[in-house]
Amino acid sequence: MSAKKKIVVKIGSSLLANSNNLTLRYAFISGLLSDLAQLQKEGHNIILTSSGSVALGLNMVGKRPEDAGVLDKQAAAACGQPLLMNAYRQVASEYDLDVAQMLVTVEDMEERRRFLNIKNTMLRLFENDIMPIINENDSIATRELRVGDNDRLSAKVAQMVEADELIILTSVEGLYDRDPSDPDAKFIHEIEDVSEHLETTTGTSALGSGGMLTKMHAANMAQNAGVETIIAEGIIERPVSSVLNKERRFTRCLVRGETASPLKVWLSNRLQVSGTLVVSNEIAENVAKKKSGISRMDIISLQGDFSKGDVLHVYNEKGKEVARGLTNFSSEEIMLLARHLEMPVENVIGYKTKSDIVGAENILVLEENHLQLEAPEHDQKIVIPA
Ligand SMILES: Nc1ncnc2c1ncn2[C@@H]1O[C@H](COP(=O)(O)OP(=O)(O)O)[C@@H](O)[C@H]1O
Ligand SMILES: N[C@@H](CCC(=O)OP(=O)(O)O)C(=O)O
Repeated sequence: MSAKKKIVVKIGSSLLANSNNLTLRYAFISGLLSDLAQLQKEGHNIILTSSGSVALGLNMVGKRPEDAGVLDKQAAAACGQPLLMNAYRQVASEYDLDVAQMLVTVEDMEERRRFLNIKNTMLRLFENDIMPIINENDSIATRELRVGDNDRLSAKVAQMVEADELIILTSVEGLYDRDPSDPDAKFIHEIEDVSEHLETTTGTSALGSGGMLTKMHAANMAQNAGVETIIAEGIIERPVSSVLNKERRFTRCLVRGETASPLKVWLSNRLQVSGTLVVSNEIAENVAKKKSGISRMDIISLQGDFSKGDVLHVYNEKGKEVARGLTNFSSEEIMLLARHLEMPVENVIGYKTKSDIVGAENILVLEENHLQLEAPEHDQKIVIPA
């Protein structure tokens, strides 16, 4: 293993905690960190995305996984996260490995400036040979605004640092063509196009939250970002290097063709809808043919309270998401602009600026391999009078 790689390793709850008494699996952490310390010494840059805070904190809030509600889980995460980090720090010091904690929310990952800030912090940690350990900040994330599983979070991290590998360690050896509890289930060694596997089976282990479905969504996001994903069993001895050296079987999701620019990848891998625009089917087709940006004349309705620079999700009249792009105006400004089509932009908003609502250069046209998001129903919808 000579080439130096950037590797994101994701550890699921099922590996970190014993499902019966919800205590830490020290032997697993020890095997993992010994392996990662060695890889780091060989010059690889490693980021660990670790679940486990909820599972490890449940005893303190007196709940079992099956009867814990959202607030119990948020409280459990606040209790379990320091237990988890304490264990990581203690074990890491035995292997002379420095670790740091970063807790993020989906909003942090989906706001461009914060996303780049997180990236810069991680790169600075790399320069100091410190291994970042990332988790979602579950105790502050609201139900509507959370990733919920660390699979997709780890894919975002892999995309962020332009990783060479995303290695998702879990309780099974990889993806099967059906739930592995079925004795006829066949193992899938290699996947060329992850988007063909997004409808996979949904079963999870006792502590896991997303099962293979969110792992496939993560692999799809990674594939869009030009990152290879490996799904493998979290064994105790050399769980990561045994995969890198191909000493055992796992599922490998290959990198495909050319990768879009970092901005377009960031636009494609979104988990939450911020603002939305509805345009006519004809305009939607033009946008899809990459012929035009979106002007104020094109807007039928808009939803959400957004600012200049936020991401807008563009829908056609049938409710299909066709594109995403960065808006040049806030929602209030767009409403004014669309209601005063006869007035120059400058006169409506009081300063000179670009006239397209979303410029063609800042638009990502959604294709088959991009997961489309449904427009939220609860947001107030503003219809622009014709
Ligand atoms: N098609 C499938 N292939 C592999 N595993 C599957 C499949 N469908 C469901 N599973 C289940 O997914 C579980 C792994 O996911 P999960 O419990 O969420 O783990 P983690 O905590 O590692 O994220 C396994 O228990 C496995 O039985
Ligand atoms: N952020 C949560 C993890 C969410 C979760 O359960 O993820 P996973 O076990 O990877 O399916 C935690 O620390 O418990």
